[in-house]
Formats: sequence, C-alpha cells, structure tokens
Amino acid sequence: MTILIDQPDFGVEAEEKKKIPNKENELVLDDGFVVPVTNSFGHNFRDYDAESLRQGVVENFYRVNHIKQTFDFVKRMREEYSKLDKVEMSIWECCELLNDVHDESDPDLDEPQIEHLLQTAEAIRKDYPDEDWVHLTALIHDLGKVLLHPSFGELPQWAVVGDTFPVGCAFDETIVHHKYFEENKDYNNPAYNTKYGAYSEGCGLNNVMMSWGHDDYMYLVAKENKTTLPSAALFIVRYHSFYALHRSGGYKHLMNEEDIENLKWLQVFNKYDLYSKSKVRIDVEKVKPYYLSLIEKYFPAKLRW
Ligand SMILES: O[C@H]1[C@H](O)[C@@H](O)[C@H](O)[C@@H](O)[C@H]1O
Ligand SMILES: [Fe+2]
Ligand SMILES: [Fe+2]
Repeated sequence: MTILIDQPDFGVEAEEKKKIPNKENELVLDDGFVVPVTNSFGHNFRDYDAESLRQGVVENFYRVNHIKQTFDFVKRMREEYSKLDKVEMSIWECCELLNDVHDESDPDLDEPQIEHLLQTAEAIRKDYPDEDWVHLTALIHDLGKVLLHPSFGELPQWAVVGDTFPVGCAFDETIVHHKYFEENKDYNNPAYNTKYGAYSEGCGLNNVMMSWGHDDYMYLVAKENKTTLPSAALFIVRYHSFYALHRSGGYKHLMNEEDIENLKWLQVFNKYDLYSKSKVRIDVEKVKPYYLSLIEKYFPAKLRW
C-alpha cells in the first residue's frame, strides 16, 4: 500500500519565487519548476571552468577518468559487477550507506548524497504528484555510488562518478574536458575512434557500452533484482549522467525508437537532478514512510548488489 503524505514544502522563499517568475536570476520552465541560475557556490551550474578550489579537484577527476575509461576496462567491470555477489541489502539501507561517500566530480554539490536523492525526489514529486514511479526513480538514481564504499571494493572516483559517455566509438567533442581523451589508449585505435566504431546506425543504446560508473551499475542492480519500475525508469537510471546525449544531442545516430521515447522522460528528470541541488534540507524522517512504501511496491525487500 502506498502511504500518502503532504506535498513537499520548499519554504516561503521558493513559493515567493514562483510568483515572480522573471526575477533576474531565475528561469521558469513550463511545468512551473524554478531553475536557479547559480549553484550554492555562486557559480553557474555545470561550469567546469569557473575559477575555484573545487574546479581543480573536478578537472583532475576528469583527466584521470578520461584516460582510464577504455573499452576493455568497461568490459571487465561489467562482467565483475553483474555477478551481484558483493552485498545483500534493501534499497533504504543503501540510501543510508551512501552518506559515507563523497563525489569529487560534482561542481554543484557538497551535501551528503542522501540529501541529493531526497531533494531530487521531492522536487519532482511536487510537479508530477501522480507519477509515483518517477519519485522512486529519483530516490534510487545515484545509489550506484556505493561502489565507492569499502564493502564494494572501494572503487576509485574515476570508476564511479562523473558524466558518462560511450566507449568503443569516437568521444564526442561536447564531453566536459574532452582534451584529456587524447591520452586514452582507445583514442588512436581505428577500431574504436570513428563515428560508429564498434556499433552501427540505430543499433540502440542497449548495445552500446558506456563508461563504467554508478549509472550502469544501478541499472544492473534494478534489472537483475526484477524491479517492476517501467522501462523509462531504468533508462533514466542508466543514462542520467550521459550529458553528451541528453543535453548536447550527441550520439543520436546510435539510438533506436525506444531510446527516443525514453529520452523525453530523461530530459524531464535531468532538470530536477541538476537544479534541485541546494542547501535546503529535507526532513528525512518526515518523508521516509512514503518512500518506504514505494520501495515495497516496486522492489523486493532485499536486493543482491
Ligand atoms: O558530477 C556529477 C555526479 O557524479 C552525478 O551523479 C552524475 O550523474 C553527473 O553526471 C555528474 O556530472
Ligand atoms: Fe548521478
Ligand atoms: Fe544525481
């Protein structure tokens, strides 16, 4: 049974903002979601060149990530982690575990990860109150970051977080800090460095290997544990970090009909994932019963990870 709770309250400030849509620093999209122009550090969102201490950490992260994510590496990781033999736990236990991990790739967030999950879920619930599946999708979308945890082999940051991209074909120019791919061993490999590389026109993203990280891992966990979430939910989880596709429009030539349909929901979701990152805290205890009821509806009590 789904437990009903009040609509999220983002405080008087957010309500005030909604009434003055054209205030200088914000942009209102058609579903009423208020997009802040600056993040909690006073920079634009996803500004990878802003001068700051954090920028150095983020750039170094992408340098290593772009050098080490190769076709062979991804293949090995998929094989290893699709065994799902690391841990047995519930979705909520995983949310709590995530509080111990830190994401070095994100220029917009330094709050605990559970805050980000709930901020995203509560923001999307406000605008899409009847789509309970998308509330839960938001809650779980970053759970794959547990790969950073000691019980999962404590993978390095470059193998878990950050934007993702296909391996096995040319790296699109719009990928952040693209220049570091020059040192990736696939960069000069003629089998992997052309527009199609190992793939073909319209082959479908399901047949494309993405750089290894929290997206593909959480997709595997959800699918193999037989979630009843719809295919759009799995698509969101799997490709939410694929900015070169959902933001820049690259790699369209690899998509099939189903991908094109699912991309619409991913684009809706992305606004909430990105722009809900803020210092406004969610009262975990208050919303927990609602999310537990959704977990019960769409997942088994314990999952294999
Ligand atoms: O730094 C962030 C973060 O790691 C997110 O979880 C991921 O989805 C984004 O694509 C990335 O830019
Ligand atoms: Fe993510
Ligand atoms: Fe996220």
